[in-house]
Amino acid sequence: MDKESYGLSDKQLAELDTVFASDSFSGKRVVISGGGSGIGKAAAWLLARLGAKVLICGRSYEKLMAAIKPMQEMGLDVGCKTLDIRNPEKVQTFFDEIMDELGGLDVLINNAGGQFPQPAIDFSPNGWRAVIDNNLNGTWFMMQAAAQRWRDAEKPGNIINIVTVIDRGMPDIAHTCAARAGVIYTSKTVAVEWAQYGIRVNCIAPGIIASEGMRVYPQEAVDEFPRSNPMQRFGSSWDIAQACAYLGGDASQFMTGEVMTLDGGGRLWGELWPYKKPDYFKPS
Ligand SMILES: CCCCCCCCCCC/C=C/C(=O)SCCNC(=O)CCNC(=O)[C@H](O)C(C)(C)COP(=O)(O)OP(=O)(O)OC[C@H]1O[C@@H](n2cnc3c(N)ncnc32)[C@H](O)[C@@H]1OP(=O)(O)O
Ligand SMILES: NC(=O)C1=CN([C@@H]2O[C@H](COP(=O)(O)OP(=O)(O)OC[C@H]3O[C@@H](n4cnc5c(N)ncnc54)[C@H](OP(=O)(O)O)[C@@H]3O)[C@@H](O)[C@H]2O)C=CC1
Repeated sequence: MDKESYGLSDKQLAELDTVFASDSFSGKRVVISGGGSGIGKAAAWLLARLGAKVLICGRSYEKLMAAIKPMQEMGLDVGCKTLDIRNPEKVQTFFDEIMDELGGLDVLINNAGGQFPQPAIDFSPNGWRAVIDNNLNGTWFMMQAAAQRWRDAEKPGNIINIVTVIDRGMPDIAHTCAARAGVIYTSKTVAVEWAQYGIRVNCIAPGIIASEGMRVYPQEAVDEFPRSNPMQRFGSSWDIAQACAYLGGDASQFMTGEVMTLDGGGRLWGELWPYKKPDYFKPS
């Protein structure tokens, strides 16, 4: 299938079934980084459909506006703001503004991120830095800024960090494996430190998801990806959105410091080198 067609349409996002009660997020205020596309957009649709007031952020204003328009036309309570999560000063200003505008915050979904595929031996210092900065530093700036405000206001909070499946590493994305390991172990640590403030912190590790994000990989690689799990298929952004609804809601209230993996069993199965394998993979 052509990778350009990956991702759910607004019509699908407006109509897909969910197991959650239609008012289960009523009164909750949710911020989703990278909500202008893919997994973040699916989570915005789902949580807004469940009654949340949602604010999405990302670097491209046009992308954010295009994402929220159909949601607003459906009467959903969704807004947007531009933000580069790598800029700690801008992140602080963003939280000052949204706390005012939303009247507080209940759930932060740190979904913004990504990487480029390259053999690690060829990473430039700047390429390495860009991926660490985007995925580890950016996510941390967001987590800390939210937690400081929850602590100061003596309000509970809930953080969900979207990472990736890193249990056995993954060839060609070593930089993101390093960054996501940092996010996972920071999350486990602050889940303990911040429990006293009523703040929960969990991660979701998606396997191969048929989102717009797949467009950064070569078509030949994308064709191979379904062979990386025993279900032999992609997951959907909706699967991850529903995991966000579980972790963002009261059903998971005793859960913190965990990583919820949705990868079709990929981490338990087979080899993980999906594309341009070394010669030793060739049958002798
Ligand atoms: C070949 C296929 C192998 C398959 C490997 C397995 C993959 C399985 C993956 C499945 C799991 C994960 C899936 C997903 O995450 S899907 C979501 C994907 N979406 C994205 O990744 C989008 C976000 N990505 C980005 O915005 C950028 O890539 C990034 C943030 C990482 C860089 O942004 P920035 O704006 O800072 O980048 P610059 O252009 O300023 O460049 C900074 C340095 O990085 C170097 N660079 C950038 N792109 C590449 C590239 N494609 N190849 C090599 N190097 C690259 C760039 O040259 C700069 O360094 P220099 O100054 O030294 O040149
Ligand atoms: N699809 C998959 O198979 C998997 C995805 N993931 C992760 O899930 C998350 C969502 O991915 P997906 O929806 O598939 O891909 P997308 O590329 O569609 O989503 C990434 C989003 O992050 C935003 N973003 C990137 N960098 C920044 C930044 N510095 N500041 C603010 N926003 C930023 C992008 O918007 P903009 O460019 O406008 O800023 C974009 O909307 C990512 O972290 C991804 O790595 C993990 C495992 C598997």
